[in-house]
Amino acid sequence: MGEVTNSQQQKKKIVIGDDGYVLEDVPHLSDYIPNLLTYTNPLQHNPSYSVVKQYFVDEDDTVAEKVVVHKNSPRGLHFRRAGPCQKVYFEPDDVYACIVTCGGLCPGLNTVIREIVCGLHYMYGVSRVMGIDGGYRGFYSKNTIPLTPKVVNDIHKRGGTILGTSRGGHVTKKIVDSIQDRGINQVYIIGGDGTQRGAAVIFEEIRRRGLNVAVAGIPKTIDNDIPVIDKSFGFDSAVEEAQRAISAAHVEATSFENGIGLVKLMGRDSGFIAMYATLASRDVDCCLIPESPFYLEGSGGLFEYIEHRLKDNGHMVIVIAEGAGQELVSESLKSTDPSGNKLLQDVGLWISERIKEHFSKQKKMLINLKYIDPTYMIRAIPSNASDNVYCTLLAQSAVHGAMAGYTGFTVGPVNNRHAYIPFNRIIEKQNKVVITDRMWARLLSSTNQPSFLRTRVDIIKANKDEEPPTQLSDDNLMEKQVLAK
Ligand SMILES: Nc1ncnc2c1ncn2[C@@H]1O[C@H](COP(=O)(O)OP(=O)(O)O)[C@@H](O)[C@H]1O
Ligand SMILES: O=P(O)(O)OC[C@H]1O[C@](O)(COP(=O)(O)O)[C@@H](O)[C@@H]1O
Ligand SMILES: [Mg+2]
Repeated sequence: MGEVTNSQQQKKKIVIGDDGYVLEDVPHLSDYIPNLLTYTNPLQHNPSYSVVKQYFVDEDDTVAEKVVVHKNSPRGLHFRRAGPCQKVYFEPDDVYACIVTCGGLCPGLNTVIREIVCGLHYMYGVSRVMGIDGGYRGFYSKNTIPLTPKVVNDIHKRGGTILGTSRGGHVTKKIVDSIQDRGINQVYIIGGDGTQRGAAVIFEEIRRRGLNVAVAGIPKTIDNDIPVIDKSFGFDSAVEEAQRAISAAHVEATSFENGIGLVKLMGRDSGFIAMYATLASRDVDCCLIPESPFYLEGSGGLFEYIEHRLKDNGHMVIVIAEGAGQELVSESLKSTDPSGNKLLQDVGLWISERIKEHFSKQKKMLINLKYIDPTYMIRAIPSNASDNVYCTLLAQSAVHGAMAGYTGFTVGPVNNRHAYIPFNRIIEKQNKVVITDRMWARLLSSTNQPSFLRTRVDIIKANKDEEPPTQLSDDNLMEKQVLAK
């Protein structure tokens, strides 16, 4: 096993195997604390689990980052498989765990909280668990919230987070002082990309102080903008709830002459909710996302497409992600929220005004535009059934990892298998819709909207931060599609 150091001086645990096999492992408490005692996992004596064949994960089990391979491909990058281990590094009576939720709301937060508390209690016999009130700043500025299976029993039926959340307020020293002073030895941190960045810094400080404290991140983001993992919890629920707004927009649009229903959905930098909600609905004629720049005037522009669509079909539905077209609504780009995220202008309102202005100036066509902004209503719902199951697995994987002494990790499914992923992997980039991938091509062919990309140079520019172009763009299919319009 070798340790390499990247530019940020974060230590990576890289294990090299045969035929190009690479494991990017997560830190373990024993990496920096010698002679730690180990104990038999209490699950071995749990009647529900003890009969399960191969219940414990093998120390050598890893999950491949990529499952589409060629005959001669190297075996590639792997992550440690999540799950219960034979040995644990904490006596249940010694565990004092805390849970914190940070950043924006997301369906499923309460389910994750519930399942961490119940997982610790029922699987490992841990009874001391408490909640941090109101995000990172709650570590040093608020009282804690005692959490028992009874307290959390029904919380998964409610939206939001019973612990409260916030942006900003990450003062590493004060947070780690509070962890140390209170004698906390397991920290569960639920939040998005910003939160995981904060968790990475907390872990580094804990390691620097040599504390016997496991730090586990559970990725939360309604925008689905966290890389590596298959998708984030709450995303499915959000896409489902968005259907109600799109259906309403469709009803409005079809009920008036030249009706346009316009729906704004969340997605600051990544347009996944808009893309999946559009694909699911089939009522949408145009989907605008941050990754795909668009323009309004002239040939191939949005106004021209709206005119065609209204002439052909009498109505249309447009879905726009909140981060789309921000370069057109430019004044907003300078300000940020307390976490440092850029503050957005209401692009839905802006584009509604531009469309109305255009058609009233043109005097060719009288339009009826209805703008629906369901964003906070979507974010506030409880998670749906499939997200509830997903949240349960995430919480249990996090608990198993911390009990086994792993630390400095985020848990999440990679190709459908839960894995422990080092923080650096999660925070080094954002997950975005790649508009030269097949999924965006599927969307374009389902809506028939213009791609707004005129040349190959536009395509390359729009994807400058992304993976190299796929087969689809190599074959110039995208250009053919654009030219065919
Ligand atoms: N680079 C960073 N270092 C430390 N803490 C951070 C960093 N970025 C964000 N945070 C903290 O993480 C928390 C949540 O971040 P935010 O961006 O608001 O939401 P999310 O985690 O959902 O992306 C905030 O309390 C913020 O101060
Ligand atoms: O009004 P708020 O609370 O800042 O939330 C708005 C933002 O929160 C999000 O829903 C998700 O943001 P995070 O997951 O990064 O917290 C964005 O889509 C949106 O821009
Ligand atoms: Mg974020």
